[in-house]
Amino acid sequence: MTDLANQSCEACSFDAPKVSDSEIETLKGAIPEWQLLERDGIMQLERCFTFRNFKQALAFTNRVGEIAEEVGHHPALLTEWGKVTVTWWSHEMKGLHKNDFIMAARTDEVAK
Ligand SMILES: C[C@H](O)[C@H](O)[C@H]1CNC2=NC(N)=NC(=O)C2=N1
Repeated sequence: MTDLANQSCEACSFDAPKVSDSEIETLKGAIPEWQLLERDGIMQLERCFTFRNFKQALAFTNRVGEIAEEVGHHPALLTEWGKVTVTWWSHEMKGLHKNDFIMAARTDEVAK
């Protein structure tokens, strides 16, 4: 596991501090394949994973669902034939918390 994937997710409430621009720069280095985007004014992390068929895409979706349930932090998951789009952000604080970067790194581990 990478260092980032190994870090613990902490409780995150609506008033938790968003990650600063310089923190984003550093954390993003550990998950180079993730795209940083803004949707409806909310910063998010997104990556598409490709598979050979729908069954494999669905199995990956379920594994990501399991790691999300383990920590009570949940992504948006779009499962299509041969493709899963995973999007992480912190709903309660309407932005990015360090948890999202940790979970993106763990998602990369699931895909390995
Ligand atoms: C009560 C429950 O813990 C919260 O609603 C959790 C559930 N999963 C969550 N997942 C994400 N990504 N952001 C949240 O703010 C969030 N809140």
